[in-house]
Amino acid sequence: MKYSWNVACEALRLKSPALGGFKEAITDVDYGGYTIPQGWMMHWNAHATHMNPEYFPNPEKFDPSRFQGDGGPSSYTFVPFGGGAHMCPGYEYARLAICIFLHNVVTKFRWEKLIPNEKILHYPIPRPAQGLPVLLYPLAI
Ligand code: HEM
Repeated sequence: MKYSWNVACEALRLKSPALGGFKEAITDVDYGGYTIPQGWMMHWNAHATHMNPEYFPNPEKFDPSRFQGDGGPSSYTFVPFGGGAHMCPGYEYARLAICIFLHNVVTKFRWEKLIPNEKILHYPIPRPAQGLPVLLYPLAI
């Protein structure tokens, strides 16, 4: 299950369902040589963080091993569920649902994409252009 979750994390890194969000500065914030005044709205962007080669070398590459071992990515560099006080409270539930789904699809079926090179559209949330039709063949138990 651990490796399955690493695979899911790498998918969430490359195609985060949530693009980021808005946060209001509750006090003046100094960041990167700029001062963001109190009351300003800021947008944090998960994709930009996930594609930063400083945190994820060769960021375009699908590589679940990034999440292996004790360390994994540094704090606040892997943020598909946000971070801090308002981090997604559905995180553990989502993790469970994703792992159970993956486990069943992989262990109980052989499957085939009907549209091999289906495009991913961004509206702005990424999703398969034609809904990712697949053929499932139950495996003999
Ligand atoms: C793959 C699945 C999911 C992803 C990628 C996701 C992502 C996010 C993100 C990025 C945020 C904003 C965090 C921030 O502002 O720092 C958020 C907030 C939130 N999510 Fe999720 N989420 C997922 C599933 C769920 C589920 C299953 C639930 C509920 C059962 C849920 C409930 C919420 C709620 C209530 C908030 C607002 C938290 C707050 O503002 O304090 N999410 N989620």
